[in-house]
Amino acid sequence: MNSHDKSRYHEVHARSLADPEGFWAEAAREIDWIEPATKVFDRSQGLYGRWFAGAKVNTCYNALDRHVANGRADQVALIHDSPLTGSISQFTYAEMLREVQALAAVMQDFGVAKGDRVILYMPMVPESMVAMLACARIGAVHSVVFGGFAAKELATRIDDAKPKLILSASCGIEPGRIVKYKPLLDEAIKLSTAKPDACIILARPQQECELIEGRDHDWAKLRSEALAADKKADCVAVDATDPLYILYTSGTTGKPKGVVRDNGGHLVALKWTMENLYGVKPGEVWWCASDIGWVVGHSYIIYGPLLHGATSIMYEGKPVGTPDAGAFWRVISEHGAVALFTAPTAFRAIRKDDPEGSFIRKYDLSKLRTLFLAGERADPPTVEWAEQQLKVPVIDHWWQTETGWCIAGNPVGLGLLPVKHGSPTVPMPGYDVQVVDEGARPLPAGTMGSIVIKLPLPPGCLPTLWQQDERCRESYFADYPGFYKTSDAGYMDEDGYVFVMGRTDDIINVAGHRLSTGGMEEILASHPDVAECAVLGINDTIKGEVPCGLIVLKSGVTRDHAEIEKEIVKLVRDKLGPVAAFKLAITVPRLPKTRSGKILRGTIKKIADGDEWAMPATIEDPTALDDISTALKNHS
Ligand SMILES: CCC(=O)SCCNC(=O)CCNC(=O)[C@H](O)C(C)(C)COP(=O)(O)OP(=O)(O)OC[C@H]1O[C@@H](n2cnc3c(N)ncnc32)[C@H](O)[C@@H]1OP(=O)(O)O
Repeated sequence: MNSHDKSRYHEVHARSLADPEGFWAEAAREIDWIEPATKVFDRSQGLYGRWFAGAKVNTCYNALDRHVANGRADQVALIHDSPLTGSISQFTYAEMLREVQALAAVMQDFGVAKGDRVILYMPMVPESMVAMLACARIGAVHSVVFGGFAAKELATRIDDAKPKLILSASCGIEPGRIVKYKPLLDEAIKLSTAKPDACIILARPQQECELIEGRDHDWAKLRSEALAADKKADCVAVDATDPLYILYTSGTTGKPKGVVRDNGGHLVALKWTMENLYGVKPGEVWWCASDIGWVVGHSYIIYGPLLHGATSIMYEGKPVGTPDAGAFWRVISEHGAVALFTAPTAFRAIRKDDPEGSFIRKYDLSKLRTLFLAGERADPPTVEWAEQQLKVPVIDHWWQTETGWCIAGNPVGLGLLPVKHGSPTVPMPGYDVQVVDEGARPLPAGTMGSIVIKLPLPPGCLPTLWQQDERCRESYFADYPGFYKTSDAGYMDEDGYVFVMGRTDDIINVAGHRLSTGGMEEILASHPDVAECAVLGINDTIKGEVPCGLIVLKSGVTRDHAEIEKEIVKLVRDKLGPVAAFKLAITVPRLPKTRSGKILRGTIKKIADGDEWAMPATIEDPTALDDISTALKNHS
């Protein structure tokens, strides 16, 4: 018998597709509902139906209160480990609940009620978890904005979400520099038209900040007053279909998409994954080394582990340089983590600094059972290196901000399937993954095409985009009627393994961060000297891909090219943020185009990556490609 035969996966997946309502109704028994669903799946609601219609629930209750009531009060809920500040702290479930009750009461004093939006522009500190759960407790909708975004990006999100309140901090901490959040927040509020009523600011000891009279309030003062007065907000019952959070993700234009997550489906799906996909038991220590600004952080630093009664590690540090390539192994051994979830880019960085894995052998990793990778395609050399060094299963899994949890993975809890390098393994329950051609016709095994998911999507996936049903329909459901378009391309093999090979749109993946090249082109085009531009992702040994901007200057511009290129790099950092890792702007005399005017991005990318390429038959001016080759060579 091989491991394939021992896994319950095939039976479970088949049952989830044959009887989705029965399958998810059974999974829903793990959740404490205030009122049960009248319909497990109501096809008449929303863009493709809604899960757990009619049910009333509270996400914070399921993450905290019920564990405190059921014997986990003194168990550690959160370990905060920050090599960047040299501190480690812990919160039991009871302590976390007390913090959340108090902050939720403070938010209510500011008039925040069910359905109101609250933006969090926060670093990786315990208060971020407190804030997210406090929103969930009172039915407010949080929207966390990643700290590596610039003021303009924050302003766009403020204008879209129209928050009543913003919670932020004086600073984030990056290796070697303090990122002052407060000036970025002030600038963003200045740029936005939807002004919040108030801001609550966490003053970190590393950075002082000025509070604006009448608008800004000191977090620590509000907290201590609320605790002294024994203020406690109760859990507010919300509909299972009410939004828990909005998380913005790059769209194909500069305007990000506000992915909505509902309460009920999210609870059921995430709770199911902790044991069945990740193989983690309540009470065990789990570590997701992402940022709370990404969906991975929402699902597996905050909600998944707490819904499951596990202990979650929140890490404010990097895989290398804080202080060395042993940082991850120190955290695992010190806190006894049974699983680590991170991005392949982190492992590429560790491998570069410690190719022999000598740091790994300095630590006791005996509790570590599994390494999970996601956020970008896990390249086989990285997976192989991790397997050899750690000697535990290394599981790539594929998901998207929109789905909120794994589309394809290897279900440890159901029984591991054989690993095939380069594949995130098989579709998870509820996901009917298919590969189709442009006419939505299914393609045979082994043939590349568009990866789509037959509707309905399982619980936990996006019901819509924030106040943009039509954009959601057009973006995801219009091109392949009856299916969700992932915008990922790839194939499935004879065994049903999924291979995700690239995007079908302009999104690139830089160190696990999803970015729109179209959005970057809008920034480049705003430079007064730029006539035309193209941004494309080129291969990078650590980050996977990095953006490269090609610019054509307006005729008559005689300024030094290098100076203009520097200005453009700064412009992207100032407008989009450091997270874009945009460091390469190259001036070219013209952009290679087809006779119909389309920029030949694919060919440019091949040249930049040093891959084989052929002259496209439709090219307007073949010499334009020589110009590109020369310009790239001069910059390398
Ligand atoms: C499955 C669905 C999904 O895909 S959800 C997304 C999953 N993705 C992830 O979890 C991201 C994984 N990547 C990482 O955690 C980081 O890239 C790791 C591997 C830790 C490396 O970090 P780092 O060396 O800082 O590189 P980077 O490319 O992330 O950063 C580029 C520049 O941005 C900065 N930055 C980063 N984070 C922040 C932040 N929170 N606040 C302010 N600035 C930030 C970095 O300092 C870096 O700046 P600089 O250019 O070096 O000056």
